[in-house]
Amino acid sequence: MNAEALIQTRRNLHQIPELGFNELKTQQYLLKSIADLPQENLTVKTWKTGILVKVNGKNPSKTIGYRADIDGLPITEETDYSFQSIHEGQMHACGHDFHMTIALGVLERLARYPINDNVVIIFQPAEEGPGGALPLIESKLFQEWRPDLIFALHIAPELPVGTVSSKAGLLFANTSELFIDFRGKGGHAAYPHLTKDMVVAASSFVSQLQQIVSRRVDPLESAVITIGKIEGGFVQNVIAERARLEGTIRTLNPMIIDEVKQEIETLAKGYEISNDCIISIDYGSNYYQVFNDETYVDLFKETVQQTGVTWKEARAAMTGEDFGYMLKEIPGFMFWLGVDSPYGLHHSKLQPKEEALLTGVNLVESTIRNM
Ligand SMILES: CC(=O)N[C@@H](CCC[C@H](N)C(=O)O)C(=O)O
Repeated sequence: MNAEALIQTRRNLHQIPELGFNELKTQQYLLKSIADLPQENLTVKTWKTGILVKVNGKNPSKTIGYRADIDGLPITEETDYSFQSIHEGQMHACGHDFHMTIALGVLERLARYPINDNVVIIFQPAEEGPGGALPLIESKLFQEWRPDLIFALHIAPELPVGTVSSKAGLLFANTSELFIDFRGKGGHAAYPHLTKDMVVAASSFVSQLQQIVSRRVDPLESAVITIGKIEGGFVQNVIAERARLEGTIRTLNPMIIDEVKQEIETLAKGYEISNDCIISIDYGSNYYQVFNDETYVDLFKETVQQTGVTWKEARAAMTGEDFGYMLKEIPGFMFWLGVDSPYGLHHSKLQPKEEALLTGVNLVESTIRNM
């Protein structure tokens, strides 16, 4: 695919974002694009809403894995694109349209000019949640085609096009989703003393959560608790009998995330007594940290230099990625690809620069050929 074809593919995928394990149109689009490639060296298999494509090597001694995630987010798009999402309330606001397009571009080149080793290109569903990597690793198909090394990229809105960034060791955090439900006695807005107001309980709980970070976690460690959504009650003059908080916990140390959860549970027990209510906590999906293999990062750095791309040493980030589970099992790495957007990841106006698509394809292809 030339630059124009990559851009068109990205725009087509951008229009059809779908949430985790519902990526049916996306899967059909990808399967159709893969079917249009020369098939002699390819074996294509689906796994749930994802796809794995094996490019059979000419004289294989190992299998190289490359993973792209394919799901969108429940965000209403606010870009001024002419090719906005046609799925109300859903958007590729984390760059997975870029990730898929780059993987397709690389696949096309490998299908035409295979390398000696086998390459498995993985189109993985549900990265944003509930997590596709872990069940995929456990699948028979993945075990059969299990790569000996694996890598992936993530777009970086804050980096210019032509720049990549990564580091050996810890790159992304340990994460856990967080859902907290409050149930108490509601009633008339004019008689608060006869009720247990769950909006008041939940909103003060949000502030107390921040004190877990500032007062309970060792200051030499790091933790983030973000509540991204609050809901409760149903009308302005009724005291709410229920409220719900939805958020996420992030830590750089896998042990600290368990400590934070313990502190949240202790806090909830106290709140149940003081607010005469029932609190239930659900941790949803949990992702293991992204930990890069030093040898492969060094090899990648060499390729970056050879291809004229600018290298920037990364700092660890509090972002999460279920690709961490793949790196727990298989050595490899993840890197950031500069796409220069004024709005960041998970923003309704994210507008990555499309020139980065070709940079991504060239770099990933060269990396695979150098491994
Ligand atoms: C790269 C990125 O933005 N990943 C997501 C992963 C979300 C995991 C899960 N749904 C959670 O919120 O804990 C991120 O938000 O970092």
